[in-house]
Amino acid sequence: MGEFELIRQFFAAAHCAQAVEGVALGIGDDCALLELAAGQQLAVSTDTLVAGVHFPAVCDPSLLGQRVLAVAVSDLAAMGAEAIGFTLALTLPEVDAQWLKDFSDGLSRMAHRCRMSLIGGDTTRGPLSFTVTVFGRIPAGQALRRDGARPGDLLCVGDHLGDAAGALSLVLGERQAAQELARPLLARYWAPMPQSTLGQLLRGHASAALDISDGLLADCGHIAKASGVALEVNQQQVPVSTELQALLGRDAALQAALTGGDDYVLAFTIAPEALQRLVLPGFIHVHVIGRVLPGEGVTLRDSQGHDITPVQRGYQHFRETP
Ligand SMILES: Nc1ncnc2c1ncn2[C@@H]1O[C@H](COP(=O)(O)OP(=O)(O)O)[C@@H](O)[C@H]1O
Ligand SMILES: Cc1ncc(C[n+]2csc(CCOP(=O)(O)OP(=O)(O)O)c2C)c(N)n1
Ligand SMILES: [Mg+2]
Repeated sequence: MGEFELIRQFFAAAHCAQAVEGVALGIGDDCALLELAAGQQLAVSTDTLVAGVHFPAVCDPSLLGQRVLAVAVSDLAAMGAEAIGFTLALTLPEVDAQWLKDFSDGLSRMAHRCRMSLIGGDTTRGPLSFTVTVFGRIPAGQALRRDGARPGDLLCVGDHLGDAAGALSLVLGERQAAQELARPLLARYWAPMPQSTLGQLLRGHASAALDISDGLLADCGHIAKASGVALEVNQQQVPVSTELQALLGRDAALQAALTGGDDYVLAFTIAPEALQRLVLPGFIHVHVIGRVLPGEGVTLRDSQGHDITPVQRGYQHFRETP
């Protein structure tokens, strides 16, 4: 099978390539064309996933299809954008029709859940990797940026943390667990659900937001830096699932939640009154884990208020070894 038959069969003709609202022209021409209404801004983000770095080289292709798209859509959620479409640049070592069919099915499943459409891409031969670029719409001026946190705001997260980092040892076969424990944790690694509804509800209320990919403490550092403030995280308020605690024990579960990454959960800052306006009517369910202070950097505190900030705060490509 050649390059163009591969594109047609597994991508252009796939369920995920059906046009959705906002796509004027999809796969097939030199560019796709997107439609934006007056008063909307286009949100764009790109993510590369490399075999052996972001996912194991040997894995279930349909799960991989889900994950590749979900982690990219999470960036749209973090800005409060509504998803429109995505491109997929695919590098494959060889053509395996069954593998591609399963990958495309997983991709289509996640595209359907995220209500977005595959609008183009590129296909090349080489070591297995994927680059997904996502496009979304936001009412002009309402994007949730990283630079608006103010002293007095609360720091919140949209779900419990650390499950995917805990699942990694199961994914890599370094640890075994009973089905009922493994299943929910593995789901958080293979199919993280972008918190798009939460992101859109936070527009006009949250002062800053991002999605946690590298680790809570590392990513909070981006808000602190962009906003010119300090963030304080209270360890005992950081939510961890019962499954993660059963797998790793409380201490290692907390470490996974604080620095493990791969969460694709929103972290945001918000004034206390603005949070009450969303929480009291039941519009959102979130966890308050800390607060914004004057100063700089991220500090982790134990229940006595001691500074227990770890040196290693999250994942970094090209980290310099001491
Ligand atoms: N090679 C690059 N060229 C230009 N911009 C880049 C490059 N790599 C990353 N960026 C930008 O740097 C910022 C931080 O990147 P990153 O940490 O990957 O964001 P995220 O965690 O949201 O995916 C983003 O605005 C991203 O678009
Ligand atoms: C097989 C495997 N090993 C390790 C990890 C852990 N891991 C790899 S990259 C990464 C951080 C997120 O990736 P990055 O490319 O920094 O995403 P971005 O912040 O740009 O969205 C993590 C936690 C993984 N997901 N899979
Ligand atoms: Mg990146």
